[in-house]
Amino acid sequence: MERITVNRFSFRRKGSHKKKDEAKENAFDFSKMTHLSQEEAQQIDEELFTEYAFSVDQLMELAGYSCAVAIAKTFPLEKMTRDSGAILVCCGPGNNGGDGMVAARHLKLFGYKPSIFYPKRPNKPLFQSLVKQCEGMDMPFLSFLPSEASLISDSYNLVVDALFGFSFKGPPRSDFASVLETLKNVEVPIASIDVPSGWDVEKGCEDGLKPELLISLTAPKLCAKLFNGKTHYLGGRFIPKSLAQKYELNLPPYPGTECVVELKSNAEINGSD
Ligand SMILES: NC(=O)C1=CN([C@@H]2O[C@H](COP(=O)(O)OP(=O)(O)OC[C@H]3O[C@@H](n4cnc5c(N)ncnc54)[C@H](O)[C@@H]3O)[C@@H](O)[C@H]2O)[C@H](O)CC1
Ligand SMILES: [K+]
Repeated sequence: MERITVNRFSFRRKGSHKKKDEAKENAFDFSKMTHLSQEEAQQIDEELFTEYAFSVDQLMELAGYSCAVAIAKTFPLEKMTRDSGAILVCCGPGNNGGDGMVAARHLKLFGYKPSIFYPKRPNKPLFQSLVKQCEGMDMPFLSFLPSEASLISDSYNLVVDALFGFSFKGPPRSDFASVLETLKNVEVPIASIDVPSGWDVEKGCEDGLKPELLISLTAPKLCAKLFNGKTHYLGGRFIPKSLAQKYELNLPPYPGTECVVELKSNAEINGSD
């Protein structure tokens, strides 16, 4: 820490913290960053709930909040042209969908205008409460997703993809296959939470969604090596040091008190940019 001494008193020089964080980030070797397999992601998740006694809603709040922050940094409200910041948040049946509703709630507080598509709702108090919170904050829930992608592109500035995360397996089953097909054709940017939905968590999907923003939670999954969108953030700043050490997580430091850190693009990492 850079210090200056005046008489007997020592002060931290203004801005030295920031410089130190930037230096640490710049020193990070992104080519050696951890990418988790599906099993590792699920094990870490499980350990957080058992060994560390976190509750799902605690981590979901932090995960969803970091997604909202990454979205707001990447797609500033003042640059949105359609219907004063209208965005569509598509939520799936698992915890990824829960992250989506938390993100929608924070985005609403940031001044955006989220609408939510949530076709398959688990019968659990956590998800029922999330729905109630969003309804109570005047966020409309769509009863169906327009099958014409152009209707979505005309009405919203951005689609938040919170359909599936690290537990997605196999080809999308019928009810979600058509949703993913529609989203593939939208012309506005897509921001994917944790994993681009429909992608194999490890192998990706060549003809799948092509999000412009990916927010990896805890650590990027193996499929993130194939992400070619413009912006990649890491969020979900809740991993205890001992757990990070156990799984040998090699991740860039979060700057200061930030809840997200921007990651280098694969093109930059591989030197093709
Ligand atoms: N530790 C963390 O990083 C945390 C991350 N969080 C978020 O939680 C998701 C993972 O949540 P999980 O409930 O385990 O699974 P998903 O949301 O990915 O989806 C499960 C859901 O999907 C159905 N499903 C699976 N495969 C298919 C398919 N081929 N077709 C149709 N449906 C499918 C399955 O039946 C389930 O209903 C993680 O990615 C983060 O976003 C937590 O919020 C906090 C901790
Ligand atoms: K997703």
